[in-house]
Amino acid sequence: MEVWSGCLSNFVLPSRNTEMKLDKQRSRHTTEREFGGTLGATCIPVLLPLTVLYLLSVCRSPGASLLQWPPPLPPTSQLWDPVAPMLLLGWLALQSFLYMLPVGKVAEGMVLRDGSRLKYPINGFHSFCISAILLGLTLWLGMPLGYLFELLFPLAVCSMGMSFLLSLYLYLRSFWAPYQALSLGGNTGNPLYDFFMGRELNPRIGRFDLKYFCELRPGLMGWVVINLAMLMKEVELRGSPSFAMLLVNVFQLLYVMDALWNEEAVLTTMDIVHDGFGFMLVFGDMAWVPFTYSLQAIFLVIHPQSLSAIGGIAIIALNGMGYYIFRRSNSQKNQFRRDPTHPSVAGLETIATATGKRLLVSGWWGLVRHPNYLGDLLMATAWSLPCGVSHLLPYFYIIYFTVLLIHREARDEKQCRRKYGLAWDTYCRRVPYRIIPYIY
Ligand SMILES: NC(=O)C1=CN([C@@H]2O[C@H](COP(=O)(O)OP(=O)(O)OC[C@H]3O[C@@H](n4cnc5c(N)ncnc54)[C@H](OP(=O)(O)O)[C@@H]3O)[C@@H](O)[C@H]2O)C=CC1
Ligand SMILES: CC(C)CCC[C@@H](C)[C@H]1CC=C2C3=C(CC[C@@]21C)[C@@]1(C)CC[C@H](O)C(C)(C)[C@@H]1CC3
Repeated sequence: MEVWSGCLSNFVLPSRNTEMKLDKQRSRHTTEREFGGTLGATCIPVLLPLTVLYLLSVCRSPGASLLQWPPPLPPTSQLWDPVAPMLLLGWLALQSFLYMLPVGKVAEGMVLRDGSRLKYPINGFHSFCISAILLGLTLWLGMPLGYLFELLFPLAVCSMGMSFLLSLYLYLRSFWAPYQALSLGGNTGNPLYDFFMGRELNPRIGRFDLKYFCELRPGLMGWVVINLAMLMKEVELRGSPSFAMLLVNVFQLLYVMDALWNEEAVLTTMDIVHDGFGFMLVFGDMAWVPFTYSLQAIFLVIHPQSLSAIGGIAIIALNGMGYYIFRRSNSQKNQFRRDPTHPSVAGLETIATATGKRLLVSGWWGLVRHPNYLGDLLMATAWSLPCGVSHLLPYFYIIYFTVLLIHREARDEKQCRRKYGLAWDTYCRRVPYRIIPYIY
């Protein structure tokens, strides 16, 4: 369809009206399915919450074995605590308030199908700093942050419940959205699949962009708050934080701060540009990230590890190397997309595409087709190693992340081939490896 309409616009110049009709047809006839189609979209929303509860139970059990029969879930009294929804709603209200503050610059997103561009506040890092000050103040006033360890199950249950409610709201409101506002991928007419993938591309309440807000703020910042709470719990139990816990906290804090510092770059990611806002992203942002990305810190509370200075230095070096590759490659592409004449990228070799955009074939993007994924995977390894090698559970993140990135790479590849046609094939021939040089 894309190729067909691309060719069309090369030969005739359709009026705005014709274009809109074509687009309407296109958005009504999306047939391509991802994530295992309807079956995947039916099973994943059931399996994901069970996985979160399973991982939390296993992580807190003495054996912490991923291969063990699931330990019994805690009694209902431990799954529910009225403090949890209050904390969660308070956190969401605070982050929403900070999002709306008129601080920082306003950036424009990518061009939408109707030719318009949405405006986004770039104040994530400000929000992070204000949240950190407020958290510091409450700690100083004696708030027992380590108590979050006891509240993990109720908080996860509330976040998951809220993800379902938000996804349902998003699905229902999408029927009032103009067809141009729908994502091409989540609009098949199958309710289960569309609920999962998300029908609307950029759902907004006034100027509050729900997807952009959820992608970087409550869940991502919630993750570092949970990590810090696990560190405080460790201090409560053992008098001081362990070297392993400090490393996990610092590495992941750096990752989150980096994402917020480079907030504008999120506007060009697949999630914002291409994917609708449905259950997959809502659950990923609000429940999966805070409660599974923090597994290493949770694990260390129950399973303390001793880490030698040499081991620590090697892990720091690995994280540094991963971060360097991740940041430099992401920045190189963002700079190139924003201003290809900038001196830092102007000298790089590129190939032309029929769309007018060029593809980098030297520098980081000449090494492998996703150097940023390579850096991310190296960091993921450095986050797990402080937990020792006696358990598989702290390595869950690497396993999940490898699967996610391989699948994401395949999705991106499909989209790029559709967008760039022959030029993409030329790029793949010039840069044959996807993520790991000479291996994959
Ligand atoms: N921690 C986590 O859970 C997750 C982290 N991530 C991280 O998010 C970051 C963003 O990832 P993601 O959005 O998947 O994809 P990328 O940032 O890799 O962007 C892919 C896009 O880049 C452009 N591109 C690809 N090759 C070239 C080239 N040679 N020259 C110029 N442009 C090119 C294409 O878009 P176009 O040409 O249209 O500009 C393509 O669609 C990554 O660092 C990833 O590791 C991602 C998922 C989960
Ligand atoms: C629940 C499912 C199994 C999978 C859901 C996937 C989501 C958790 C991820 C999809 C893309 C993401 C990104 C980040 C976090 C995880 C999710 C939401 C990201 C915000 C992490 C920080 C990075 O610096 C980034 C580049 C900004 C990431 C963007 C993509």
